[in-house]
Amino acid sequence: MTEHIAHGERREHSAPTGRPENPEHLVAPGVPRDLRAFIAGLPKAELHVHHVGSASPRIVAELAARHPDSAVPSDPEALVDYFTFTDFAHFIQVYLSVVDLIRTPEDVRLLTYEVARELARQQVRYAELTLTPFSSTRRGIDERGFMEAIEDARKAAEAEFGTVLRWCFDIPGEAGLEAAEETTRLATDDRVRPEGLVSFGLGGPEIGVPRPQFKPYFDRAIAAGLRSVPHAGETTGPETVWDALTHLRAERIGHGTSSAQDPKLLAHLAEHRVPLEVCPTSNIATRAVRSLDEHPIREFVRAGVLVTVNSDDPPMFGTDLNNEYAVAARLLDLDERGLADLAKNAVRASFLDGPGQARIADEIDAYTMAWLTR
Ligand SMILES: Nc1ncnc2c1ncn2[C@@H]1O[C@H](CCC(=O)c2cccc(C(=O)O)c2)[C@@H](O)[C@H]1O
Ligand SMILES: [Zn+2]
Repeated sequence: MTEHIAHGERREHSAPTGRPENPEHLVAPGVPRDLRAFIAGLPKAELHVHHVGSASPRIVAELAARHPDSAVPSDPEALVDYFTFTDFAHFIQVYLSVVDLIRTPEDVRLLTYEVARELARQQVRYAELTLTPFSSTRRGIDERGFMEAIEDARKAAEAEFGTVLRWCFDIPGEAGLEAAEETTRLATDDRVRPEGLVSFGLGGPEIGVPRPQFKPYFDRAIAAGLRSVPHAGETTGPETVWDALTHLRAERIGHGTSSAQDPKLLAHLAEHRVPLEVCPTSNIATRAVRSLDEHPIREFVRAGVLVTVNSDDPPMFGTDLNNEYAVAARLLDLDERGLADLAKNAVRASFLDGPGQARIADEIDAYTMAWLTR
């Protein structure tokens, strides 16, 4: 895996190398049905999941049918092939074709509400959802309409499903400093920024998109009270993670996969309690990591890093958060208590306040105790 990530530059733009592991095969084999049932009912927090990347096949198909000029198939079965990626660059290309389907504030509201419903089904009590408002405003969605749509869905989801949503606005780094400026404005202008916004991120390809150039934008976002959560070390080496820590003052790292190549970095993350938002299946689906068995999650845990498990773009990767917990159970050899600790890591790493964190942690403990003494 180390070597694989070290050659991220080639991977990100590599020629198609054939069909990747079928998503069917990504479902953690060998995880007992009973443990899966435990995971399904376990109260959880999701810290790294993208708004558009969470659109279910049904929603994508519905939007594609509404917009027949799009290349996105409107048949949910054809979507499985469409969501099979040859490399990271291909993934981003497909991702943007789905972004193109979201054209009105009503599309935004529907998507957000349906994402919350799916999170609630998986017993997610709290989620920080990453949105890329620049991608919507540049496609002509009115900024106020966008903010009203997400806030309306957030409030409805909390009232109807009991799932608390908070927002992370991310800069699509490859779209350049214009995107950085617009994202920062939308995140810091009191007249437009939504009430549920808690953090500021940076996503998209890493190659050719050095992190330090975004420092002034992160400085402004942090000064406005937002927390820093850039992607780093997903498709490039550990120096990108150092850059995110040093220049962007990252409080958590999105992915951070290549940190495993640098023992000093692992020690730093552990000592300073900087959590990693690990998304195992995503890393296989985008071909950032060759196979689940080569995923460095074990090395992170061994080094004492606070590991959280997340789903990134679940329907696009043929997974969901419950499946990511099953994958983690297999890779880390976790039982119910281990899974409960993993769920509590996410609560601890979240931007919920103390009482909010304590409420979910207590619920996790009560659920686990009831399960083990049933
Ligand atoms: N695994 C992931 N790792 C990283 N990012 C991920 C991942 N999953 C989803 N994303 C999302 O992809 C977006 C990328 C968008 C982008 O690059 C771009 C470039 C040029 C123009 C435009 C446009 O909108 O016109 C957009 C990111 O902002 C992020 O939110
Ligand atoms: Zn991501």
